[in-house]
Amino acid sequence: MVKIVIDKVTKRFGPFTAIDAMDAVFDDGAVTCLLGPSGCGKTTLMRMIVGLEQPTVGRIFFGDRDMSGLPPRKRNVGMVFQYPVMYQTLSVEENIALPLTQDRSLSAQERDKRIDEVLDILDMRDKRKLFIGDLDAGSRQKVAVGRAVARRSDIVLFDEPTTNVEVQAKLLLIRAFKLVTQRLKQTIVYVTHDQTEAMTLADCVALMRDGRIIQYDRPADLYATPATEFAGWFLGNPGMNFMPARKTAAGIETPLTAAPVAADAEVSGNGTLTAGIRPEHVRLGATAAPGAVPGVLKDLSVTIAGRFIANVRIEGDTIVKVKTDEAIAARPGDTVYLAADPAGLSFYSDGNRVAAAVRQSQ
Ligand SMILES: Nc1ncnc2c1ncn2[C@@H]1O[C@H](COP(=O)(O)OP(=O)(O)OP(=O)(O)O)[C@@H](O)[C@H]1O
Repeated sequence: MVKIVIDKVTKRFGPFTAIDAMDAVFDDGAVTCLLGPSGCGKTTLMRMIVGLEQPTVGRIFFGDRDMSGLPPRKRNVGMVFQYPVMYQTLSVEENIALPLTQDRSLSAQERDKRIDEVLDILDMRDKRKLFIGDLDAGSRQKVAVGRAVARRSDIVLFDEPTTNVEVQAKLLLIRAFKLVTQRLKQTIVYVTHDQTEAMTLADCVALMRDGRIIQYDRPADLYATPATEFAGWFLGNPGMNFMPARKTAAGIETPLTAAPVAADAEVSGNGTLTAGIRPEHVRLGATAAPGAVPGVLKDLSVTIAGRFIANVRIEGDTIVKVKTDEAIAARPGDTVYLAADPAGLSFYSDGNRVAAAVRQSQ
């Protein structure tokens, strides 16, 4: 197992900077998901790790080995693409065996053992003799995963491997993928712009924006304490609510709290902040309750999981999205009441998190 070290790496294409002075360490034996909007540099970073592109500035290390200038074949990195090259006229086992046959140090017995092992983990023993052309897109991607991991390279990179797989097969593929990574303990870097996939698979998520990693955290921590407004907005469906807040002598005032709240850290300056809270940390009621603020229900919709999402207009024309499991006896246009769970309230200054709320001050 080796860790991947990105050491002050910049990648320019002509005048355009795709990766901007990036420093990062992707832990050995862990699954790191590169997550971010289209064009933020995920694929470019991946291509530099595998050696298909060279950094304009900086270096990439595998453990303490400097990879500068080394071509892909000297890096021993497995890779699974969106559209993997599969040989239609070869069987599942022959496709998985291909990279293994190039390794002359492997005996035929060892080769068979490795094929057995991945077919077993991928639950594909019964498909061993089938041709690739006989498989659906999800199963073909499973074979691609098997082929990449069977080499037992220290590092395996995945570039949006589930993009072309339909939803049901995607879930099975992700489950199979999790089993593979847990069993084989390779260092995995996985590119996706699907946050559910990243949250399900990753040990750590590297959230990218404009050629930089803006937060590197465990999925639950990234979701619970986004370090930037961007992270709060990007993660979650719907993302975090934001509204103006103000620091006063009594605490921090927000339109969502009846009284000022205390912050868990010293907030410098004296003035404007932004408060952020996730839709599931706001309680919606049809009647007034202590600590709740009034608003007007704009609309209420039911989501796939049977949860409700409400849009409520509160003071200052702020629209607050609320996620709730409970039905509410109110219609659009009615007055409703919102109560914020202080534990879910964070404060941002210039887009960066500066504190969280601790309690309602009296
Ligand atoms: N060979 C190239 N020449 C010029 N510009 C490039 C090249 N490769 C990538 N770029 C630019 O670099 C930026 C980052 O691209 P990249 O493909 O790494 O983003 P991404 O995060 O993987 O996006 P997506 O999710 O859409 O695949 C984009 O603006 C892209 O147009």
